[in-house]
Amino acid sequence: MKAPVRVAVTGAAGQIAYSLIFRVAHGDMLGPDQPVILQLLEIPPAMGALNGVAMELNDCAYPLVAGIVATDDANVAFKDADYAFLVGARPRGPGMERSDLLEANAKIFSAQGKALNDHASPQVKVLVVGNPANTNALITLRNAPKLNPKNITAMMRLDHNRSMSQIAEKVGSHTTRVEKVVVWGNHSATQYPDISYATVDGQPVKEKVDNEWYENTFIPTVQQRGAAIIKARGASSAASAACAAVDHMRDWALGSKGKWVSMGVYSAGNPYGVDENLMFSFPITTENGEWKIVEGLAVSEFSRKMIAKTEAELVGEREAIANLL
Ligand SMILES: NC(=O)c1ccc[n+]([C@@H]2O[C@H](COP(=O)([O-])OP(=O)(O)OC[C@H]3O[C@@H](n4cnc5c(N)ncnc54)[C@H](O)[C@@H]3O)[C@@H](O)[C@H]2O)c1
Ligand SMILES: O=C(O)C[C@H](O)C(=O)O
Repeated sequence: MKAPVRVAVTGAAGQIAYSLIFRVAHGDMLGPDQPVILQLLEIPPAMGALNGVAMELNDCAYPLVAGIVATDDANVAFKDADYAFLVGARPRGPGMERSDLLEANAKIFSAQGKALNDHASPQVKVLVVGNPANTNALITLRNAPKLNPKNITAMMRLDHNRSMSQIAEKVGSHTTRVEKVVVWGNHSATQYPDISYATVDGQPVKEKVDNEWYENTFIPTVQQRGAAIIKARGASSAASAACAAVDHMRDWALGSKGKWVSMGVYSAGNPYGVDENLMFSFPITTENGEWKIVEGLAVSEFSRKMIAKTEAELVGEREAIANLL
């Protein structure tokens, strides 16, 4: 058995965490030989519910769980953390404008960025899930100057997985046969799910689907999938979001083995001419615990327009919280 690693999860009494923590405890993220110490953060009113989650974790008698910390202090939750899932966020309340939401969350993520900076392992890998995930991740990064900007990421894997599933269904195949899907930009309705390079069994997807379906069905379906789940379930996606979070961290830590994934990453030095101070989703491969943007892709006129639109939205979000950066 390896030495345990510390995995911090915020929003740990929430819906996503109720799936995520148990998947991590089971070994789905780092494998069946990697013990974990779970460091769970909540706000004071949710500590009762969090203690219930901790009781259930104990009752699972997981072989890989080497410790559980349940706390409402971010400094404790992030202490020596090797991995941090920032899931907890302020949901949009009645009468709240998008800018109010951005600002409320900016305060949470600046405090958590500082706590990560001061207490986490210097190599901590951070995944921001709480919405607006990309801008929350940018705030986290700006408040954690001791951390390598490459170690802070935003979750786009749910959008990536949704894209793979829509393609597999359309062409009558399986997601395991779909490769080289890209989702560019923001985790929002402006995201650009791109099939320009995608293949099924090595054959271009573009040869198997018509452009009308691509532009008028596929793109809006993926962009609006979060809203469709909320409408159907009466609550936002939770198990699939947890699944995507596990996929993101697993591939980052253990390597994507040549496969392309989509991750929201710091855009400094990106090869596609996107504003250099955003958390932006690109085509990515991962190896030896590091991510790399796939370079040299030909970008069509249509793609350029779609990328510019989601980039403009992220620039606007950054401007809305500029006073907190
Ligand atoms: N990036 C993505 O793909 C994606 C997908 C689905 C959901 N989300 C977002 O993930 C977030 C969590 O979703 P959920 O369904 O688990 O929500 P939820 O409301 O069930 O749980 C959120 C939890 O966070 C806690 N929390 C709030 N502020 C906190 C803070 N400062 N520190 C620690 N904990 C805090 C709350 O008490 C609550 O228990 C939401 O913002 C949601 O929009 C993102
Ligand atoms: O919570 C939401 O607004 C939707 C969520 O981000 C999702 O993509 O399912």
